[in-house]
Amino acid sequence: MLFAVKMDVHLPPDMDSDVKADILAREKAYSQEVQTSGEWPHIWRCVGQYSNLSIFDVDSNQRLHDILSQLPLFPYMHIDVTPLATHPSDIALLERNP
Ligand SMILES: O=C(O)C[C@H]1C=CC(=O)O1
Repeated sequence: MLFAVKMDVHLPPDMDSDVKADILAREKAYSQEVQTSGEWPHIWRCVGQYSNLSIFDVDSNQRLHDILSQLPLFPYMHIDVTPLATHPSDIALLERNP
């Protein structure tokens, strides 16, 4: 199951710099672990925003929720999830099913 996920990060401006550095390091390590597993095949920075647009390829809604809720930045994010379906005009679909 494919999902587009937009994550907007809102860290408190007065967050302690060591706490912030620790959360960001853990976030990077965890996100790269999930990316390596194949369940998070794309992550893009949204230009001009502290946000990313990601694609997840997971087995269930519950699995996506588990991944997202374990992100160290989860308490500081607004997350928008869009389930994806194939588009009938997608030429890649034609190539896969001529
Ligand atoms: O910087 C971000 O977009 C937030 C977050 C998502 C993955 C990651 O490594 O950081």
